[in-house]
Amino acid sequence: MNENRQATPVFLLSGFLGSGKTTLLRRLLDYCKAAGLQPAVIMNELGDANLDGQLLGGEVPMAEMLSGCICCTIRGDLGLEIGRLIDEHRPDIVFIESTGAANPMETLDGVTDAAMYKAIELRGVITVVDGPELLERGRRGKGRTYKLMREQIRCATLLLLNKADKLEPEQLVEAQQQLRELNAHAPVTATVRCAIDDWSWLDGHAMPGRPTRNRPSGHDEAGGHSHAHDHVMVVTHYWRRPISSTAFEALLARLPDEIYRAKGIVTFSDTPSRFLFQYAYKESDFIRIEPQGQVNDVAVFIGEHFDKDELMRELERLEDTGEQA
Ligand SMILES: Nc1nc2c(ncn2[C@@H]2O[C@H](COP(=O)(O)OP(=O)(O)OP(=O)(O)O)[C@@H](O)[C@H]2O)c(=O)[nH]1
Repeated sequence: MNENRQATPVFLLSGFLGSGKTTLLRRLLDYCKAAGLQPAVIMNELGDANLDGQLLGGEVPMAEMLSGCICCTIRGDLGLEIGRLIDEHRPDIVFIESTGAANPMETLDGVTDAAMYKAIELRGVITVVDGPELLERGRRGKGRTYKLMREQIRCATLLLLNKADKLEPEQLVEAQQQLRELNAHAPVTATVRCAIDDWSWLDGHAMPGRPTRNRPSGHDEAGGHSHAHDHVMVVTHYWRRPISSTAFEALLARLPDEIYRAKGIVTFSDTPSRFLFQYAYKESDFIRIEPQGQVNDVAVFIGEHFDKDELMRELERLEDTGEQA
């Protein structure tokens, strides 16, 4: 039912226009090259010329999603695009550089779609913050741009406070404090041109500032995975067997408020069909499907500060009872 291949790690690069995402991507690709990892990149730009893509040269497999923002117009396609890249190039690691205008929560949602087609694992959201711009916007304190910037900061699992060379020492402290207030969980690293010393977390080591995790690859062959960070969290569970539909509906009905989104594909033990399920803010919805080609049975949960171990236990319990039914 599910592919046995190890889950491909995916990193989302977020940050406002001109903050330094492309600079970061270049460094990430350099690290991969030195470490012998084959990366693949998904980029999108507003407008129809991908200038950043041309800067990266032709060596790295890359999907460009032009003329639109990943998060709104072509969200569904993002999942397919990731799947296609993995099939064609079998990368060790995938980076998604979203346009500076993208709402990262929406992009995250698109990334989770891909988990239905491919064993992937969203490993982190790296937000590049333009230090001077943050202070400037913070001073003005309102507007859609500032709101978007705050959302990009809120959902990060690693924050790069970039353009530190353009900040006075007291400004640096002020910017760090602002980041802390917006996101108390992600480690903050002040950078000049996104230079950080230690990239080893890309290889499956813990993110900077995080305790080392017990699973070296971050992947658990039993079919479950939960994330190392506790702010915005994504739990991906690949089902090992059919489950009871009533028990699953009951589980969705009692999900805590902190889990605001779930979706996936399930096979029920008590109905002879597979279903696509969607859950958002207490409403759930099931659609009978007959997938073409290989599709994984998977459930993805997105939320903030929820008890992922408890959720994993519930999911496993569900599978055990499904077998008896
Ligand atoms: N002074 C200074 N300039 C920087 C730093 N990091 C990046 N830049 C410059 O800022 C500009 C934007 O950097 P990019 O990496 O292209 O930023 P981006 O986020 O990819 O930009 P978009 O593609 O427009 O979203 C470039 O001219 C960089 O050279 C930094 O730490 N300090």
